[in-house]
Amino acid sequence: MAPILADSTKPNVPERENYVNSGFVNINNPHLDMLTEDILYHFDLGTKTHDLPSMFGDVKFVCVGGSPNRMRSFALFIHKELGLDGDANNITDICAGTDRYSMYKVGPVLSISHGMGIPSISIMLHELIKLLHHAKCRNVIIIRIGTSGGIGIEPGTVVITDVSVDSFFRPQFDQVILDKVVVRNTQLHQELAEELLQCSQEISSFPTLIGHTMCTYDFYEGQGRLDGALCSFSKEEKFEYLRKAYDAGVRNIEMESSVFAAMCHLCGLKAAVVCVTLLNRLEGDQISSGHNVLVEFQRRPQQLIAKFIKKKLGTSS
Ligand SMILES: O=P(O)(O)O[C@H]1O[C@H](CO)[C@@H](O)[C@H]1O
Ligand SMILES: O=c1cc[nH]c(=O)[nH]1
Repeated sequence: MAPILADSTKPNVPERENYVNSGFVNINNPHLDMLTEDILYHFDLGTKTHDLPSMFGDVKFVCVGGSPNRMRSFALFIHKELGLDGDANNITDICAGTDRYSMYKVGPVLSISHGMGIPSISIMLHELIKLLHHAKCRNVIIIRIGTSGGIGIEPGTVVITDVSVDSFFRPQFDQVILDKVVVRNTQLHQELAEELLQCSQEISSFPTLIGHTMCTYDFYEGQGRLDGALCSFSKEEKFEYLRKAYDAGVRNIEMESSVFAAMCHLCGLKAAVVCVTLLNRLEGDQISSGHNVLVEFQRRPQQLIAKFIKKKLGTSS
C-alpha cells in the first residue's frame, strides 16, 4: 500500500489563505516556466497559436457541467439573461477543433463541459486553470452546475455543497501522484455557498439547501445502486449505507465535486458546486422522471447561477 501523505500545500489551512493572491490564479508548477509554448491539447488552444489574454482576459465567471448540450444551453440562457448584443445562436464552440470538451464564451462568462467522472473533469481543470493563468484573469468565480442523486430530499431540490466527501464520508480527495497518495482538502468556499443560498431564496420556485455532497468513482456499484450489471450487496446493505451517508450530512451524490473542490482550492479559485437532485435514492435507483421534468430540473442550477451572476454584475432587476 502506498504511503498516504498530506499535500505539501497544507490542505487543512483555513480556506481564505488561498484567496489572497491579488485575485490571480495560483499555478504551482515550476516546470511550466521552462516551456516556450503551452499547448492545451484537449481544448485545442495554445499560448503560441492563440492570444489567450485577449480571448479570455475579461472572464469573471466559469460555469462547468458534464454535458456539452447543457453547457451550450447555459451559454444561450446567460446571453439572454445578461441582455447581450448579437444573436446568441451565433455563439460558437471554442473547442470545436477537438471533440473532448465544449467551451462557449458569453461576455464575462465561460461555459465548459467536463464529461463524466473525476479523470475527465481533472484533465479539463488542469487546462482550464492554466488557461485562466495564461490569460491573466483575476477574481474568477467557478461553479459546477450539475445533476446528482439526492438522499432523503425531494427530487428537484438544488444542493449547494459545503464540502465534498468520499465514499467513507471523509472530507478529502486522494490524488495518486507517482507512487504516492496525496490527501487534498475538498472544502468549497463557504461565503460563496451562503451567497448562493441567499440568491435561491429570492427565486423560491424550487427548494435549495446547503449540504455535504458525496463524490464517487462510479454511478452504479459506487453509488450503492441495485440496478447495475454487477451488484454484490443486498437491498438492506444498500439502505444501511445510504442512511449512514445521510446521518453523516450527505444530501446528494455525484461524480466530480471532490477533485473540483481540491484543485480549485489549491489554485485559489473561489468555487461552488450546485447540483439538482434527479431522484431520492431512498426511493429507488432508476431515473424514471419524464424528459420534460428532467429538463426543467436541470435548468434550476442554471437559473440560480444566472441570478447570482446578474447580482454580481449589478444588472439584477
Ligand atoms: O450532470 P453532470 O454534470 O454530468 O453530473 C452527474 O451526472 C453524471 C452521471 O449521470 C456524473 O457525471 C454526475 O456527476
Ligand atoms: O444518481 C445520480 C444522478 C445523477 N448523477 C449521479 O452521479 N448520480
